[in-house]
Parts: sequence; C-alpha cells; structure tokens
Amino acid sequence: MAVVVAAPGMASAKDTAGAIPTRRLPKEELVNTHKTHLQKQDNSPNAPRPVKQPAMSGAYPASIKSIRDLEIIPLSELRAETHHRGKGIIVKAASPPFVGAGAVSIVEDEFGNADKLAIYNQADSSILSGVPEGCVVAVKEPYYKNNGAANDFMICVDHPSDVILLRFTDPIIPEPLRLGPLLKTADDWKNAADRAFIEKDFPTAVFCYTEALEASEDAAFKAPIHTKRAGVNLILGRYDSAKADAMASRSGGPQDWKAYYNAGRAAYGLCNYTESNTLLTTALDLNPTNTNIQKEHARCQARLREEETGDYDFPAMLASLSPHSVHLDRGSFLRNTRIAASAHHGRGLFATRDLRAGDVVFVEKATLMPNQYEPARASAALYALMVRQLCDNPSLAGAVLGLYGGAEYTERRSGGEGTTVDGVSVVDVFLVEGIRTKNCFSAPRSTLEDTRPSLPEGRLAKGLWVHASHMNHSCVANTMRSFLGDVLISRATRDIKEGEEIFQQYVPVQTLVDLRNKQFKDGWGFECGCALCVGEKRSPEAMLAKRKELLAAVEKLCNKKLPGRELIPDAKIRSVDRLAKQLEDAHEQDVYEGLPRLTLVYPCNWLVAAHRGRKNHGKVVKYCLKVLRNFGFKVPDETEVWDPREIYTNSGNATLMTVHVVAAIRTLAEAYEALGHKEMAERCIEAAEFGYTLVTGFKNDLATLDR
Ligand SMILES: C[S@@+](CC[C@H](N)C(=O)[O-])C[C@H]1O[C@@H](n2cnc3c(N)ncnc32)[C@H](O)[C@@H]1O
Repeated sequence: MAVVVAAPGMASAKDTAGAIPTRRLPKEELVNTHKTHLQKQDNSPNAPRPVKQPAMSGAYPASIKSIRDLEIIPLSELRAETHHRGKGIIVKAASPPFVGAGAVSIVEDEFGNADKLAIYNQADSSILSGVPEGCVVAVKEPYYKNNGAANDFMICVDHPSDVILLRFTDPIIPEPLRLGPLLKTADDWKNAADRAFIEKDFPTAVFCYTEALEASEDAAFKAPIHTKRAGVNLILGRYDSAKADAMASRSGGPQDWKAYYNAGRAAYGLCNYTESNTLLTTALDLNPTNTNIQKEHARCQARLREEETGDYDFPAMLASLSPHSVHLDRGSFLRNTRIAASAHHGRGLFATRDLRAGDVVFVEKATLMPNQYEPARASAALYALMVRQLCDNPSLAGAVLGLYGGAEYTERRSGGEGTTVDGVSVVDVFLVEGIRTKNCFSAPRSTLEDTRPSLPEGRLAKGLWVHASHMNHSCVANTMRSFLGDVLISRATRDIKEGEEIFQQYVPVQTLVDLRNKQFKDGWGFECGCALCVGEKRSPEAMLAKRKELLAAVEKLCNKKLPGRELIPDAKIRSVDRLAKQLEDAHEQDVYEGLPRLTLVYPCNWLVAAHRGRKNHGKVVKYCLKVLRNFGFKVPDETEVWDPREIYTNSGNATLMTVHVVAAIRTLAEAYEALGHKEMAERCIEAAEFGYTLVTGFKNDLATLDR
C-alpha cells in the first residue's frame, strides 16, 4: 500500500472527523520538518520536562487487549479524530525523537506510509520516553489526532501501556520492518548492556540485559545477568523488577546472600518492611559478617518498630528536613485505624481502639510525593510521579488504583487497569488523574513552619497518602493532620471511641455554609453531612442572608485585617462591638446550641486584637472566650479548677480545631497573667501547648507562633 497523497485544500479537522484524511504529508516532508524541530530541541540535562496533564473532557480508556488480538492496520487507514478500537499499528521509528512534554518521532509502516507518533506519559526509566531510531513499536487502539493545521495529523498515545516496544526478533514484526537481531550473541548483548551501564544509560542497559537473557539458555550465564539487571532496576527505582531479578539470580549456594540482599532492598524500596526483613534476615544468615547487610537489616528493623509502636523522634525528623531532603526514611504507624464501609460514603477510616484527644491516630509516609513545592508545578509533578510509579512498580496498582476516582470514573473503569497485558501494566492516565484530584493532599514542608498566622509560607507540595485517602471529610473533624516532609501525622482533636469513624477536614473550612458546600460539591462531588452543616442548613435563608450582611459590614469596616499593636479609636471598637452583638443575635439558639458560629470568629478576633492594643485585659479575656465558643469549644470557668485538656475533651462532638484556637488560648493566658490570675494563666498555657501539638503534630514551643 502506498502513501496516500491528495490535492491540497482540505476541509477543517472537525469536518474530517471519522474520515481518512484526503491528504497526508509525505515522509520526506515530515522528516525535514522534524529535523528543524530537532535542531531547536533543548538538550540541557536539567531542563524540567513539561508534563501533559490529561484534560478529563477528552477521557478515553486504556487498551486492555493484547496487540496479538488486534487487527493490524496500515497507517493509511487511520481516521481523523478516531480511537481505532480493535485495531493496532506496528511501526518503525524513522527518526530520532523530539523530546518535550512527549516524545515525537516520524514512523513508517511496512507499506512505506509515514506519519508522526507522539508518545506521552512514559517514565524516564523507559526507552519509550524517547524511542531510538530503528526501534519497532506497536500502538494498541491508536488515536489519530489533528494537530490544528490542515493536513497535520499525528498518532497520539496518552496511556503509557498503549505502546509496546517490540523485541527485534518478535514474529509479529512484518518482514519489511524486520532488522533481525542487531547483535549476534548473548555475550554481545551483555557487553552492550555493560557499556550502556558505564555510560549511565540505564534504560538501554535494562533493554540489552533483557536481550542477553532471551538469547541464552545457560543458567550459569543468566544468573549474574539477573544480578546486574537487578542492580540497574534498583537504581531506576523499578523495585518490582529488581526483586524478581534478584530472586531469579539465586543458584542455591551460599553466594545467594547477594540475591536476598538485593531483593530485600527492593522490598524496602516498596516500603514492604515485613518482606524486606525476611529477605535481609536470610541474607544475614548466609553472610553474617557483611556490614552492608547488617546496616540494611538494622534500618529495616527500625521501620518495623515504627510501624508497631508509633514511636517517632519528631524533632529529629524536623531537623533532617532541607530543600533537597523532604522524603523521610520512616515506617507508617497505622494500627489504630482500619478501613471499613462508611455510612457517609463508600469506605472510611475507623478507630480500632479508644483514643484520647491529642493521641496520634496514625502516622503515614507518603505513598508518592514529589519534592515540588512550586504551586504551578505541584499537581503536574504528582500526576507524572503517579503514572511513572504505576508503570515502574505495578504492585502499587492494588493500593493506588483502588482509591476512589470520582463518580464518573467509577462507572467508566474497564476493570483491566493494573493488570499485565503484553508484559506491561495497564495504566489509564485519566483514571490516575481522577484519583489524584479526589485523593491528594497539599503539604507544606513542615506544618510547624507553615502555621504561623503571621507568615504562612504558602508553598505546598502535592502528595498521595493512600491510608489517609480513605478518610471522609467533616467540617468539625475529630482529627487534624500535619506534615513533616512527606510524613503525615494525624492526631485526635477530641476523644474517639473504638469503632467510631475518623474524619478530617479536606480543606480549611469556609465560614459560610453555602460557599463551603459549593466547594465540596465542585471539588469532591458531595454534600457535607457533618453536625455543623446539617445544623446550619436548618437556619432559614433569610437568617443566613442577615449573617452574611452583618459579616460583610464588619469586614468592610475593618478591611478584613486584624489590628496590630496600634491604638484603635474607641468609636470604631464600639461600632464593631455593636455589629458583633447583632451578628450574635442572628444565630438562633436552637440551631447553634453546641455548634461553632463561624461568622462570629473574625469580629471577635478583631475585638481581641483591638482591646489587646489598648491593654484592656478584661475585654481581651471576654473576647478570647467568645472566640473559643465560636469554634464550638466550652470555655474554661474561672471559678472552678479545670484540667487544661478538658477544653478539648469536654466540648462535645462539634468543635472546629485550628491554629486560631491555640492563638486565642495563648492570648487568654497573657491577659489572665496581666490581671494577676496566675493559675488561670498557667492552665491556659498548658491548654495552648496541648492544642499546638495537635496543630503541628508534636510538642513545640508556642513562641514559634510569633516568629
Ligand atoms: C478521598 S475519598 C474518601 C474515601 C471514600 N469515601 C472512599 O470510598 O474511598 C473522597 C470522596 O469521598 C466522598 N466523601 C468524602 N467525605 C464525604 C462526606 N462527608 N459525605 C459524603 N461523601 C464524602 C466524596 O465522594 C469524595 O470525593
């Protein structure tokens, strides 16, 4: 079959959707244009590679068919804007790749037809991230896309598992594309692999070691190659393959310590510490004096201790953080919680024992979190890492693809995602993106550094914590999360009974019930059924409108800011006070009994700051107590002896914990001190320190709030 060339003057892309384009560019023209692009290619090794994040509106499923079950068609039969279901193409790269967000190559089929092939979302660890000239690939159920300009089409591969790198000897390659084996013997391939390894071209090294293994039947030759390939896979972070290679390298003798050692390191890389421990213990039995095994074994035991006890040296973890080091080598302590069906939605997290306010609920190391805190890049970086890891370590699929991916994707899943077809794990990038948006958390490098009300850093990475992702949202949540690098710490904000569902706030809760529920609906597709939202929805629209109006009046008067130490005129304080009283009256007693009154938080905080500036300590006490009340807490009684923790344990089940609660209790302490109520001041400091532990994840100096 020849290249289809037709007269110019074709119709627009939309008009031709579904049709075979009447004119396609010939190979020479394609290659020449490609060459000019290649000359402009940025080859600097550290240039950040752009990521093509999928637009969900164009979602289509990944192929779950084997290339051997598809009808192979020539390039000339590709139809514009069409997913060729049940069909596949086999093509050879006729040019070096242009590597940008994807890798674009000129390819040709067995009939001499040429076209452009754009492959996206390949891991850097794969040869397919830039298909070398001469390689033959199969594209399953290809999508043929117009590039905008007339006659300008390309085969666009979004799902990484939709393209397969074929071995040169694969019988599926049609005769005209067949080069035969590039190298003759297994030894040749091994030597080529060793050379690629020395040149640090690790994907090529893996490819050549694979060819060497395929070319030999000699077990004695193959064992050391498996060891080498295990080593390269460890470098590439392909732990599943590294483990399989390491185990395949065993010969049954005492030298097998190396196989168990490598397999143990691979299992460690997958955070599977129990398996890693078993493998490293076997390695140590075979070679008890080897210091490397001893070191890895001790490290693994430390992770298992963390998983078992939940004992962490949080200050040391904080001290070890730096801009280059945010991935902490720690195990996850999850045994206080379990995943089970929730009355609110799907699955949720539940307490496996009684927990006291302040207790660690769980500590989880991120399943995946790129060290990328630039707001414009954080989401794309997480998406790219998720895709890469699912390709490189298919065993992750069980945990990651099991997460909720949004209502539309629940229906659209083919069920084949994560299964192995044609030797690769099926990765559907649209499902990955759906899972990312519904489950990722934003994480500061350290919550302690980020919670200073005066100076939040605002630079947040995005990450995936699979266990934490099973938590449903509540505005009046019974836990709080904080971060130390990629470690998430969840603490109880009040007492939790065994079997109780554990909730967290997905995002800082907005003041107005209608706005925050719009946010939940738009972002996560649910209506919040927490005590606060259900309660507030009982209040008539007219009352909500009145509260909005009054809050807007306070915000306008005060510029939405809090006073510093400057002297605020009495008249202004009186005006805000009057509005705050009206606002308080706009909260119906029967609706708000025992519930936070969030619209009152800002006016009361403003009055605290204004009276503090005037050293009017009695008024500071009054309004600090109101701030606590308005977050749903019972206020401490001056006439009684009270335990500082009671603020958290005796306030019912609808408290809303934030750093502002801590700040209010600390200001309360300062005012009591000034008024000579020493005991009240001391108790308040203790209560504030306790609250600060909930907020930052571990005990910290309250003075950090001012820095
Ligand atoms: C991260 S998942 C939480 C775990 C999820 N329930 C599951 O079954 O895997 C987020 C999704 O859970 C649901 N969800 C979370 N909190 C909820 C709530 N309070 N009420 C109803 N649905 C909720 C929403 O559909 C949201 O998109």
